[in-house]
Amino acid sequence: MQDPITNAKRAAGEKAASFIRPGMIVGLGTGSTAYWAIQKIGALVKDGLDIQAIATSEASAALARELKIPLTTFAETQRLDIDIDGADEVSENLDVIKGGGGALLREKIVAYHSKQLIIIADEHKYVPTLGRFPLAVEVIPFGWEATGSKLQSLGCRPLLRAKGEEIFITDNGNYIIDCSFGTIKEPQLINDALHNIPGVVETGLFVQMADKVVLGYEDGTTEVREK
Ligand SMILES: O=C[C@H](O)[C@H](O)[C@H](O)COP(=O)(O)O
Repeated sequence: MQDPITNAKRAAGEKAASFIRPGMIVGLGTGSTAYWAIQKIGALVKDGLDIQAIATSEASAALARELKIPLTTFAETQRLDIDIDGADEVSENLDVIKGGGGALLREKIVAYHSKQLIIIADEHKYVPTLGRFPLAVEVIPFGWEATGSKLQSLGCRPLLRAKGEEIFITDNGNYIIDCSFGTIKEPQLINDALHNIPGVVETGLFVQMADKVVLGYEDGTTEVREK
C-alpha cells in the first residue's frame, strides 16, 4: 500500500504520460513525481510505444536507460514535442518553482525547447502565491559569495545548498543558492532581476512556461489545469 502523497504523485505522473503520442520526442523531468511519469513511459515503451526522450538530469537518464526508453540528444534534435516535469510549487496562474532537486538548468533548457510543458504535482504543491518554497538559483562557483550577497539585496535569505558536509554540485558543475523570498508576487520581475546578476546561470522560476498542470490527489484522482 502506497502512502497518500506517493499515490498523488503517481496519479499525476501516469496521467501526464497519457498525453504522449507515437513518434514524439519527450522530455523526461527529474524528481520523485517525474519518477512515476518515467516509469509509466517505460511501461508504454515496453508495450511498443515508439518515442525518443531527452532527460533533464543524469539521474533521469539512468532511470530511462534502466527502463530501455530510447534517449536522444540536442545534437540530433532541437525540438521536443512534450516535456513532463515535476514542481516544488505551482501557483493558480500556472507559474512554477522548480529546482528542489537541483536539476533546474537542464529542466529549463528542455522545457524551453518543448512545444508543450506538462507540470505534474501533488495537490499540496498548489499555492495561491509562489515563494514559500525556497527558490533555487544555479550559480557559477567562481565568486559565489559575492553573487549570494547580491541575491540578498533582492529581498531574499540566500543559503548555499549543501549535501551533508559538502557543497551540493549540480550536473553542470555549478552551485545552488536557495533563496527564501517568503512571497514572490511578481515572478517575472524577480526572474529578470536574478538574471541580471553576473554569475547567475538560471533560476527555478518557470514563469508562464507550463501549458498544462496535472494535479494528483491523495485518493488517486487527477485534475488537469490549462492556460
Ligand atoms: O530539481 C528538481 C526538479 O525541479 C523537481 O522536478 C522538483 O524539485 C520536484 O521534485 P519532486 O517531484 O521530487 O517533489
